[in-house]
Amino acid sequence: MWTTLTATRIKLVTATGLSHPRFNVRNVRTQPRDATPDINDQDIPNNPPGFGLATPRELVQYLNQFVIGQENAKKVLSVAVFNHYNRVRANLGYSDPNEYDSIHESDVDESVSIAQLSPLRKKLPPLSFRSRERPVLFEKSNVLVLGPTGSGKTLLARTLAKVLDVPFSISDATSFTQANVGEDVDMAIQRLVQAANFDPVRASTGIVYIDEVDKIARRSSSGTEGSRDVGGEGVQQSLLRMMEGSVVTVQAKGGVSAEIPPPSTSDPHSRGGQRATQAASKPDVYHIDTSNVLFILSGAFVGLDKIIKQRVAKGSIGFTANLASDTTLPFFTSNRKTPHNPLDLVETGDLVKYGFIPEFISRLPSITTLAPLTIPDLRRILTEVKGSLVSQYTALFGYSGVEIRFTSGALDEICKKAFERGGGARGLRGIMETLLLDPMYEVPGSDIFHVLITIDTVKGTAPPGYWKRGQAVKFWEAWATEEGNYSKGKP
Ligand SMILES: Nc1ncnc2c1ncn2[C@@H]1O[C@H](COP(=O)(O)OP(=O)(O)OP(=O)(O)O)[C@@H](O)[C@H]1O
Repeated sequence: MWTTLTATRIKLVTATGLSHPRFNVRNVRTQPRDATPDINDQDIPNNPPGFGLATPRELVQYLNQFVIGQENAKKVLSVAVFNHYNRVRANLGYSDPNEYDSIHESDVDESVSIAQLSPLRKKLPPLSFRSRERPVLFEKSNVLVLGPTGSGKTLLARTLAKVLDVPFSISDATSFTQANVGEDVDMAIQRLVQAANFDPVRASTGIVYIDEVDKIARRSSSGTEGSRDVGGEGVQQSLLRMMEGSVVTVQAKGGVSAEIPPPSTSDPHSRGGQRATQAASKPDVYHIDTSNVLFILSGAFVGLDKIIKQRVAKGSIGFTANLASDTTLPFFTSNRKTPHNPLDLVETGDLVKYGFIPEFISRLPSITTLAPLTIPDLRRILTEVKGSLVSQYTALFGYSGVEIRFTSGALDEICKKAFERGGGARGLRGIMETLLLDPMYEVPGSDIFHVLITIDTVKGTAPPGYWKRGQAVKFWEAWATEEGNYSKGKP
């Protein structure tokens, strides 16, 4: 039986050992704000035999294909995700140690739930596989990601969810309110259930990403007593309960049958939502136990750097330095080529000072920061990552049978513009759209076969170059001339 079972599993496991097309969640992304890079199954690295869950190192290697820089964040998130899903596996394995043996080939069909064939469980036996002993309980390790807008926070979380093939939902903390205005924090779980295609078991092991969490900081906290921002604190209280693990009731879309009783919250190993699927195929509501949901919270935390600098200045030189000028702080004036990112030095006390209640911060033991993107980073994002903007637009023109090329100068100029505008890599798409509006309007249905975007096109001082069929040589000559001039002009 073991041989049959192993053969079945091998058939089901894709190259990662983490997912199978049957459980593909590609079609259930919620709130896509930016195009997610196209991640194909063949892009996913092979796991060493006998190891089901990709190692943190493999996860980082995978992220490297899509995310430029942010090395520390990649490491922290990969380790957090790896530990989290090991914890989930241990918890789920404990609750029914015999279930692992009870999967038969006949179980392998579209209706088998992820609880039985979870990619997180099927290659590695649950930790308590042969034992009914209660395994060591791992504490939940949710993650806080700090970093400027457009630096890759969402991209990192979304790419990890994709490679793990777990449901992923994005919510904005600014929309959460304690009162009846705006959304309830439970909406984050509602979205996760949607992302799991209304499979509550899948949803209960998904990833919830909450952006702009800095906006729920108590605004009047920095030293001013007496005027507390109760709304922000209330949202923090609600979120912390959810992050720690509670049962959230969410509405099912088009549900018809009776409400299913919630699972026991006292059992940390209970599988949120599973009873709902067993008891009725279309319940009106789902009860999702969030104990096994990974929460990744993020925000730009504007102003936090000042709090950190103030603390460091006090600690290092014994008094509060004048923060009007960073140069008064010896710590921040080393000769390193890469400037210090003060956010790298964040401590929980700084976040409390910023306006978070200590109980909230203590539910986020993993903290990582993303650095602002540099012009070379933007250049790599524009051209090198899988599904880069340049490759997307090249393919788009290719569909009309047209070749488009960007000179090196043009690409550098685009990145310079994006950098000057701020907004990280997010600005690149806007610049490309404006730049390519004319060609995208002119080319379809015309006799144009080649388009050249030069540095002057990006600067707005010259139109794009157009060539017709049979003029490929002229097109390449123009490209080569500009490349030559540009490289000569470079220092
Ligand atoms: N480091 C990066 N590597 C590759 N692409 C990136 C990187 N950072 C940002 N991008 C691209 O920029 C766009 C915005 O990125 P993302 O949504 O991850 O930003 P963010 O840090 O979450 O910003 P915000 O705080 O505003 O939500 C995406 O299209 C993403 O592909």
